[in-house]
Amino acid sequence: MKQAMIIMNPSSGKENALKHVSSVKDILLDQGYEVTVKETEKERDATNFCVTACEQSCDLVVSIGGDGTLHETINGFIDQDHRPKLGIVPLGTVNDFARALQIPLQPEKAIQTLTSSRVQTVDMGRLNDQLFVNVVAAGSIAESLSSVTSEDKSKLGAFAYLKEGIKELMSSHAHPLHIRYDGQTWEGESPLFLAALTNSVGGFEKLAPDAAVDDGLLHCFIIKDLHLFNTLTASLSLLFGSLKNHKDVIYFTAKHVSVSSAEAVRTNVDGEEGPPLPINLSTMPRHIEVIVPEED
Ligand SMILES: Nc1ncnc2c1ncn2[C@@H]1O[C@H](COP(=O)(O)OP(=O)(O)OP(=O)(O)O)[C@@H](O)[C@H]1O
Repeated sequence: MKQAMIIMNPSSGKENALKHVSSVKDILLDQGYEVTVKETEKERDATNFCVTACEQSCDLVVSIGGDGTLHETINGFIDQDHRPKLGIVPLGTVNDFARALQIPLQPEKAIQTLTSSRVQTVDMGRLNDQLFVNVVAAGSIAESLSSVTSEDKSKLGAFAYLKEGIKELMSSHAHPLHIRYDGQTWEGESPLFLAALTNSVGGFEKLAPDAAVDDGLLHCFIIKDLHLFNTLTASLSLLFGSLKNHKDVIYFTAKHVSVSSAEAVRTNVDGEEGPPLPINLSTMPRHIEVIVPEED
C-alpha cells in the first residue's frame, strides 16, 4: 500500500492548521494512501519527521504550514537516497515556494491540488550543511527581515518585509562583503546579498523573473550601498521586476557562491534566521518532486 506522511505545524497560519488536517487525510485515503499524521511541537520536529518518512520509504510527504515548516520539512531530504514526493498546503504569510509553483494560496484549493497527477521536478539549494528551497539573504537588510513581528506579518503580509527593508535602506548600513561565484570575485560594501532559486522572494513574484525552479542556478543580486534618494526606485524595482536592471544592483547567476565578510554578518534562509557568514551556497539540480496543479 502507498504510504503518506502529513507533517503539520499547529501554530502556523494563525493556528488554523488543525482544521485542515482531516480534509488532507481524507483526500489521501481516497487516493489509496495509508496515512500517518505528525504534529510539530518545536523547531526541527518537521525535519526529524521527514527523515523518518525517507527512511521508511514513504511515497508522499505533505507539509501543512508556513515557509518555516516547509523549510524544516525539506531539510529532512538531505543526504537521503529515497526522497518522497512533496505536497504543500501553504498556511504562512508569504508562501514563496507555493507561489513559484502556482500552488493555490487558499488552503482549500491547495488541498484539492493533492489529487493532481502532475509533478514538477525542482532544484534545492544547499547552504553549508542545510538545504533551502527559496532564498538566502545576507547583510543588514536580511538581519532586519528576521525581526519582522508576527503582528506585522498578519497585518501587512509581504509588505511587512518591504517595510523593514525600506527602514534598513534608509539607514543605509552596509557591510564589507567578499563574494566568489563560479571563479569570479566581487568585493565591496553592500546592505544586501540575495541568492534566489525561484522567481518569488518575500512574496514579490517578479523579483527574480528569470529564475525557473529547475534551471540548476542561483539567481544572485548584490545591492550596492544605496543612498536615501534611491530607496524609492529600488522598492519600485522590487515590485515591478526590474531589480536586476537597477543601476545600483549587480545581478549574476551561478552554481556555486561563497560569501564572507570581515565583520559579523547574519543571514536569513527561506525567511528564517540563518547562520552567520561565511556561507557556501550551491544548487542541487532537480532534487525533489512536488505535486503541482494540472495544466489548464
Ligand atoms: N507547535 C509549535 N508551536 C510553536 N512553534 C512551532 C510549533 N511547531 C513548529 N514550530 C516552529 O514554528 C516556526 C514557524 O512556522 P511557519 O513559518 O510554518 O508558520 P508561520 O509563522 O505561520 O508562517 P510565516 O512565517 O510564513 O508567517 C517553524 O520554523 C517551527 O520551528
